[in-house]
Amino acid sequence: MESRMSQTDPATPPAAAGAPHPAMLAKAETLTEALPYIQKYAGRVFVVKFGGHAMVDAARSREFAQDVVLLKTVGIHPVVVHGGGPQIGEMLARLGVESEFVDGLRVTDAETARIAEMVLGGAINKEIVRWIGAAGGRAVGLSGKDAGLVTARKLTRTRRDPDSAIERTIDLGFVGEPETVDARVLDVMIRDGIIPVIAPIAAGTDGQTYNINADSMAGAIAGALSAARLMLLTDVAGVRGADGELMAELGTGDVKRLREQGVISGGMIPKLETCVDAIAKGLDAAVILDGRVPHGLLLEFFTRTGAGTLIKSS
Ligand SMILES: Nc1ncnc2c1ncn2[C@@H]1O[C@H](COP(=O)(O)OP(=O)(O)O)[C@@H](O)[C@H]1O
Ligand SMILES: CC(=O)N[C@@H](CCC(=O)OP(=O)(O)O)C(=O)O
Repeated sequence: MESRMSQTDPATPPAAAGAPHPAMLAKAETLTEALPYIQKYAGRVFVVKFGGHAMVDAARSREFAQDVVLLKTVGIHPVVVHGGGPQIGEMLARLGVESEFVDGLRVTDAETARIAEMVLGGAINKEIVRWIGAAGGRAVGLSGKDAGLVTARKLTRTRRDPDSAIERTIDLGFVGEPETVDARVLDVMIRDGIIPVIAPIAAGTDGQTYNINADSMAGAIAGALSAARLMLLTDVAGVRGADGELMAELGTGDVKRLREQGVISGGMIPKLETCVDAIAKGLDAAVILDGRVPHGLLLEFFTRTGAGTLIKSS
């Protein structure tokens, strides 16, 4: 039989005779607060994007994996898509390869694409699979290339020249956006109790390897699986408005204006574009939340207050 710890915590005063200890009662209340959410979302898919900035240390990765395994255990189906931008940056710097960003996207030549695939599909993917295994879950790592999960098409950006007002096309190299998603392999895994862990790399119909922003990859997969939620874990508390305050909610109609005003920039651009696209395709809502907060994912799922910024149709 498993050993049981004493109910009394030396730091808290003893409970009245016969009554449960207050600390134990608080634990029971937390569990009952979670009950309606477990009932509402049992059997639904949650796509969780674990950003490179959220993978701050081993403790955080372990807690993230525990949260994901707990969701699976109560009947919700998490699908993990991960990033690794800072880790790719470190490897490129070590190898002396320069890299630049346009609107939060890494301009990717053939060598950068090879290094991105090595870092994302190798080291980071297997590390997350390992942490999920350590938490008692069964995970399988894959990229868009496996079983034709995602095909990519080349992505280009345009910029308006401020002097001449002429639009010019910026070539980002081997940066792709998801073109098709064939989620059958994920359906098989989910049915078999496996948690898929997906790296944002895919092949194009031209046979080239494309580097895809991890938020875009997560959004495309959430759309294809008709997920209940897309959760983007990052290194900020959520989206900050023009006054610098955290926005608890944001309508999809406001995103374009915030971008034009320069309130959202850098990595927040692909994140919010992804949320808007995925909601237009039928996703209920998306959440941008702080991945550095211990068990932030569980707090968002299972408490009335939630955390981060909720993005809804408007
Ligand atoms: N309005 C905004 N609110 C919050 N963060 C913003 C905003 N505009 C730009 N950002 C930037 O977006 C970053 C998150 O994107 P990114 O660095 O790509 O994260 P990740 O690696 O998790 O995908 C934040 O660290 C912040 O610097
Ligand atoms: C095209 C593009 O920018 N790809 C990203 C892929 C990784 C990523 O998106 O990681 P984060 O979520 O940690 O930022 C990159 O090369 O950094």
